[in-house]
Amino acid sequence: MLEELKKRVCSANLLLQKYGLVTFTWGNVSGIDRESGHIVIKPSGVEYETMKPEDMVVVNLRTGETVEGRYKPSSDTDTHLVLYREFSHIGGVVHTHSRWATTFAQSGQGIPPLGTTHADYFYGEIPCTRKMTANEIVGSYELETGKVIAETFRERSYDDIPAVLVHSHGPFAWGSDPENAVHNAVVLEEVACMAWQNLLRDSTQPDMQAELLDKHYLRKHGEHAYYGQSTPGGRKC
Ligand SMILES: O=C(CO)[C@@H](O)[C@@H](O)COP(=O)(O)O
Repeated sequence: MLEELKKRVCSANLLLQKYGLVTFTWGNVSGIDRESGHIVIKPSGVEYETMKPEDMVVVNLRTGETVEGRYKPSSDTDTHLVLYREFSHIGGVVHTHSRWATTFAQSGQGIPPLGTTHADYFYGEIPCTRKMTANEIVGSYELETGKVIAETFRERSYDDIPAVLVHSHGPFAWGSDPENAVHNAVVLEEVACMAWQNLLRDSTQPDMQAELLDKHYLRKHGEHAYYGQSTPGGRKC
């Protein structure tokens, strides 16, 4: 089932290697077929070099049960599932341990908007989640990770900022489909690398001008609601 989506998800996982976002198997991409209520995700621990579309695993969005696949689904499947349930119109999710974004995640700080590269994709700071409680960690860590990401976006638009840093863990990114999610994950890693160098040189460096952030983001994405708080350019909605 979902053979076409399996091909796209497999290709998207291989792009993680192509763009240098993963070491060993430290990353996973999924896609969703909302009509059937299933996601397709990378198998856990399978080497990218040997990965094939038929290795992808089909999981029921509502129950989390594997409905097709000879391998176990990614160990992060529960996090992907929560994001698809909470963010109703995303079509793809990526998780990696890409070096610079993970450096920010381990420091517990978000990635500030410092330039137009950032502004072309993310309408403001890419947030870092709060630390999870001991109970959340000891429980179903992956499920709780999804919940704490959703909590982090209660007052932000997941459309306008399609990525997050999970405290002490690493980045998740999403998009309209698996390919778009990988694109956002690649840009996330680029802006994380540049921002870390900027902040190393000057930890007090201010954010980029709101006008420039507005101009670049809105030119590319049009008017997006920015839920619940003033936008970087001061728009209320
Ligand atoms: O973060 C972790 C493990 O700590 C996982 O995301 C990473 O190893 C990838 O695991 P999977 O091969 O997708 O199960």
